[in-house]
Amino acid sequence: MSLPKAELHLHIEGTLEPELAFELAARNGVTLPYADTDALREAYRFEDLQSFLDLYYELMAVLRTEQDFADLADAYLARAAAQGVRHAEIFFDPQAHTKRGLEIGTVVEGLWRALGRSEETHGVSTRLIMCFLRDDSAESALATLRAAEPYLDRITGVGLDSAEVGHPPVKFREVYERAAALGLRRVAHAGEEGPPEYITEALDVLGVERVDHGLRCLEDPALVERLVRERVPLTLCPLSNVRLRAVDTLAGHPLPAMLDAGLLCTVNSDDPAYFGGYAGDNFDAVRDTLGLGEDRLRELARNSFLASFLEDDEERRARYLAEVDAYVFARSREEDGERHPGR
Ligand SMILES: Nc1ncnc2[nH]cnc12
Ligand SMILES: [Zn+2]
Repeated sequence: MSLPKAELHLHIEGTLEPELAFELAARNGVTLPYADTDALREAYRFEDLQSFLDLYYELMAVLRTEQDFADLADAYLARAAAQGVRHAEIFFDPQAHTKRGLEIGTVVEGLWRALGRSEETHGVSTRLIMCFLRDDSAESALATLRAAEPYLDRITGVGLDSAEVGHPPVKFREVYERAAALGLRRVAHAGEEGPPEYITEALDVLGVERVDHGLRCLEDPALVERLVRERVPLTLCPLSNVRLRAVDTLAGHPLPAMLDAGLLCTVNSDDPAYFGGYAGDNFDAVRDTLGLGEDRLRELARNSFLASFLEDDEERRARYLAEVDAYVFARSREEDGERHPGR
């Protein structure tokens, strides 16, 4: 769906399509333990978050040079633009690369080659958010923030991702305090597989401005009430939730109930190469399977811009919101593609 939207929950490493993985493997002399792209796609059957993370980290071995990261980001931005993404706030996992011997500068500068000219090449404005791996130590997160200091002109904020259960937000209190002191925005994954208490902790201890996923807030009515009252954005990822079995079926996804409750929901793709769809595909899925009408879809698109870190460019935010308001919904997907060539 080419409805203009911001993507706020997107791991750049999760956009590594099998074809690009094999291309980079060949370029870098890396052998993948899969015969071909079909065999690799066959491995995309996940039991839970951890079974996905195992493959996600394994495939990162093909990313070695600045150009690899630039190619990865360029490929994502082209796909995102084709699905109506006008602004993307992109996560990356520096520790997943530095523990393989890469310099953080290789990752940031490589991504920046694509992001720095994304408005001209793809018509997509961008921000970069550096995530700490919550199943690594707090010390490692602090060292990563220190290593990132020379690149902070390229980095808007910090996030928290990887295996959630057993790694509560409080573990990262100090590094989030430092990030705040450095002027960085703060978000964190919470309530994907972890309990609602992790969402509360992310808000109260880490001072996050958005909650990534936040699905399990529904188990705590007082927390839902608070999230509504404080207008805390949730970056939901419906296709991801199905693939990682956070919900049983897409038809049973609580997004409609969450919108009815007044939560500030956004729809995003998480790791689109692994979960069967980019941002527009997630919008298509919630329209087709959850029966969300045009008003709700427009609300989700508006929310994405309202929840984005565009405070330094309110003029642009207003322009994007006007694009949402002016959008005319196509009658069919085919027509949608035809009416917005290249978007
Ligand atoms: N959905 C997800 N949850 C936690 N960590 C992740 N890293 C990449 N995708 C993730
Ligand atoms: Zn995520």
